[in-house]
Amino acid sequence: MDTAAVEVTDLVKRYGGTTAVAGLSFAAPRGAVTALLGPNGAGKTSTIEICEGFRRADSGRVRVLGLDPAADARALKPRVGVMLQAGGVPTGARAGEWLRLMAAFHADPVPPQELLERLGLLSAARTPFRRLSGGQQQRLSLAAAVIGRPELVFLDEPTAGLDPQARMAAWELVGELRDAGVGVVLTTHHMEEAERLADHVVIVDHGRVVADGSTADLTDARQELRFRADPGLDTASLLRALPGECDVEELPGGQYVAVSADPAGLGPGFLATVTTWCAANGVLPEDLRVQRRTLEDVFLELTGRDLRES
Ligand SMILES: Nc1ncnc2c1ncn2[C@@H]1O[C@H](COP(=O)(O)OP(=O)(O)OP(=O)(O)O)[C@@H](O)[C@H]1O
Repeated sequence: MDTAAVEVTDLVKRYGGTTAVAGLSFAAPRGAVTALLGPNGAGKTSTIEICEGFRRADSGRVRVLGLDPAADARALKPRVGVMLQAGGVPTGARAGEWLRLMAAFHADPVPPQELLERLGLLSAARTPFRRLSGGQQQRLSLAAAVIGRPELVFLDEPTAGLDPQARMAAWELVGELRDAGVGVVLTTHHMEEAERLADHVVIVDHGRVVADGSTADLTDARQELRFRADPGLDTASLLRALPGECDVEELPGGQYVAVSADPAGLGPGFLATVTTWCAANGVLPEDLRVQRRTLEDVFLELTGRDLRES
């Protein structure tokens, strides 16, 4: 039982001339939330659909609960919950009926009524799928993915298009699944969602993994000082002014980041040195702040692009 919930090694998927997944590897532990985070078109859906057994890989190895999702699809079906981006529910099916049907396929399902209530769908229980709002459709697909108490759930963009209240309800449900020992693999391009939900984040760009670890590992759990000014400041001069072992970097768009290797180093003295240097050099530092790095910052540093704009 020590195997990972999902193990993907050197996965490649091509569509004609487009290489959607270009040698991607990661492992998702059991009983934890793993987020595949990346911009639109990064290859997240292709990867997750191969893990779900819906698409064939061109090359590479995929193991889901130790099994091959293509060859062992029948054995995996009762053990794995799947929420597709496109819903996967017949358009005429009523929400409540659909969940009762899904429940009938499983030995010990979550009562449909309980899920309808949890996900705010009680009033829509008799509504056909095609007449549900986009957010209600999303929530119904989420309910269908978890109704069989699976060991592992795949959620493709689970909160895309949800309003803040429904998003919180979905996040709570995912947290409870994890607490109950269920492995969750989800895709998202919301770094806030990955930061809030995931124990383990795999950042994907152009079909490859560019970073992989816990949020704390990836953000280094360390503080940094950031400000905006004209591009081309003399960062070497600022670095010389700073105490101890430090680093100063200019990022695209006139963003500057200063960090100290000393965990206690980014205190009031550090901040005062930066503002004194700015004053002496006629620089007005805009949006000056001391913060922990976010996943957004990590993505920008690794790819030179903004996750929201890519
Ligand atoms: N069936 C298909 N036929 C042709 N190209 C495809 C197909 N599915 C995906 N692609 C292309 O493969 C690349 C990766 O797409 P994929 O959907 O896997 O990425 P993604 O990270 O999930 O993006 P999104 O968040 O937009 O779903 C994109 O360039 C996409 O246009």
